Amino acid sequence: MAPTVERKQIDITPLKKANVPIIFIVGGPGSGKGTQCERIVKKYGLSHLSSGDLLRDEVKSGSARGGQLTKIMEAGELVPLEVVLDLVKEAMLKEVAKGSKGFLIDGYPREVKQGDQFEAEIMPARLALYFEVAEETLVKRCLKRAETSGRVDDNAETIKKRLKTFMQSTTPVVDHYAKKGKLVKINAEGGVDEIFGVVQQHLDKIFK
Ligand SMILES: Nc1ncnc2c1ncn2[C@H]1C[C@H](O)[C@@H](COP(=O)(O)OP(=O)(O)O)O1
Ligand SMILES: [Mg+2]
Repeated sequence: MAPTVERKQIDITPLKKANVPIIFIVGGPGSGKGTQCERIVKKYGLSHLSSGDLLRDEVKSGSARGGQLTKIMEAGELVPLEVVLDLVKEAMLKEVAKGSKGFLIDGYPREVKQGDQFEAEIMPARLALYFEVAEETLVKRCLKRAETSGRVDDNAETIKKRLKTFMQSTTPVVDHYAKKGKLVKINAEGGVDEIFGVVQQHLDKIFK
């Protein structure tokens, strides 16, 4: 059986004090989340945190927690929601210490429960930006990215699995934020500039 991962006591007072806007970035694999976040960071100077990157970095760091995570992933089990949340909190605290103006939380939440837990333990998100793209386009973009990314999960077989997981778990997430009136759904089939144009219309209202 995979080991459990200990949770840390994390004091998030500085994060609450900073009280900067938090934006969840939601969309299927290959929907262009990373690409748009890069553009947003350039224009608005927000802090971009990708939960996938934080997990990969923790594993690479060689910490005890990273070792426990490796074992869980090797056992094919899901990393506990709380551990991802701890990594996100720690990364947010570091950014706040540097004077962050706001956060893009990329690829998160993956499940309704994860988003609720984030909002309960940290603070409510201002918006959830959802990049909506047809399944066919997602596959095409992931396969194209596979040519250069070196990511082990960018291959036809894994992409199909990730898409299925996305459809099952993220569709309820999208509905959840729509009900709360926080969802901004963006048609992300077009070109990068065109999509960023729409993104700016929404972010300009929050970040002058
Ligand atoms: N609007 C767009 N049109 C065409 N290709 C795009 C695109 N936005 C991103 N891409 C490309 C860049 C990558 O090779 C691939 C996946 O983009 P990404 O930003 O890494 O997606 P994500 O982070 O949502 O998985 O698609
Ligand atoms: Mg990405």
